[in-house]
Amino acid sequence: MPPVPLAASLGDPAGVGPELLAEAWIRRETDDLPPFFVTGGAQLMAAAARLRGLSVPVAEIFHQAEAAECFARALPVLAGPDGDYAPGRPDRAGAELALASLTEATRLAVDGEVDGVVTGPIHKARLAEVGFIHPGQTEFVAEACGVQPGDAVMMLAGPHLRTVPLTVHVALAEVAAAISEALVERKGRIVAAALKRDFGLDAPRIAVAALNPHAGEEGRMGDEEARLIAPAIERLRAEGIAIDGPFAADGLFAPRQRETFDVALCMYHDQALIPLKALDFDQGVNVTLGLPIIRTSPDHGTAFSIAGTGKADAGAMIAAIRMAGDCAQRRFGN
Ligand SMILES: NC(=O)C1=CN([C@@H]2O[C@H](COP(=O)(O)OP(=O)(O)OC[C@H]3O[C@@H](n4cnc5c(N)ncnc54)[C@H](O)[C@@H]3O)[C@@H](O)[C@H]2O)C=CC1
Ligand SMILES: NCC(=O)COP(=O)(O)O
Repeated sequence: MPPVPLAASLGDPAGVGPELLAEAWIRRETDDLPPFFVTGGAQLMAAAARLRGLSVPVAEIFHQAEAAECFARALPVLAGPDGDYAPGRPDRAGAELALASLTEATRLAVDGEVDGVVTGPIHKARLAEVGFIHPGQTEFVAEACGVQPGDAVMMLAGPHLRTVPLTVHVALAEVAAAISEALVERKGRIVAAALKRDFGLDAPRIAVAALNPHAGEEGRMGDEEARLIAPAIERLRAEGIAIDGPFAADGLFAPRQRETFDVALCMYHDQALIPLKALDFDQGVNVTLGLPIIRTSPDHGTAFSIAGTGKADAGAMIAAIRMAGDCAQRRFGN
């Protein structure tokens, strides 16, 4: 029985997603990638590969079961909606195609037809224009799985670091009010369980970043650390989770400190994503923890300004495909 492949969504077709999927297929052997297929956009994928100067035979398939068999000789693309390739020129039709591709890839994973889904980068504002009501793909996939949005946890992972933003797509001005003991506890538990189940860490070490400068400087610069974060950490420790903090965030990502934890639980989006992208931009993966399916994505966005120029690095897309395959192997044994 061939391995059940991964479904990959196009992302915004005017962005770098399609060409990076084509590049990933070219590097399938050198980078030891599990089989994957793209949901929709066969003509568009062929055009994206051509413009990047890649010789990629595209095989249109009509059922996901055909993908594993043809992956060695051609990039399988599931028959479905298609469009013109216009890199750097996002439009409504492209956003609709991105949404259709994401919806189909997610459905296949939810129905157990594939091991997991790798989502290409979407543009949130463009997608909102065609009726996408979610803050991001994380919440979209969570809803498709019947999981509460708060129980789908975004983790960014690269060779040097893993980080989890406790609050995600919220304005900075709203972050402090969004932090609660319950939120730290809920996400701490999901992270600990997911790192065991999908990443093979028996006792994952979690470091919690403080919200305020100098971890609040004993209450002189904010009290969220003492009032909310520390009590939640205590309760998680009492459950046997290896969690510590809150640590002043400015020192937490220094090389010596990084050796002391497996994942940093951060208070807000940029606290988690800036160190990850500074260290691991070209290999950074966005993985959703706490779902019944595997979902990964490159950590970067649509990069409209370099789409179609050949400048986009495929490392993060390749890392996302590999991570999805590795997680699937641990979880399902495929
Ligand atoms: N996985 C996803 O679906 C993600 C989607 N986004 C969305 O993407 C859109 C654009 O976001 P931006 O903040 O501009 O981030 P971006 O990641 O698209 O671009 C930031 C910078 O990184 C460069 N860059 C991005 N990917 C690259 C690659 N593979 N190789 C070389 N350089 C690369 C771009 O040229 C730009 O200079 C937004 O709508 C955002 O929400 C952002 C992050 C992840
Ligand atoms: N900054 C990460 C990001 O925007 C990705 O969000 P999502 O679409 O994976 O939820």
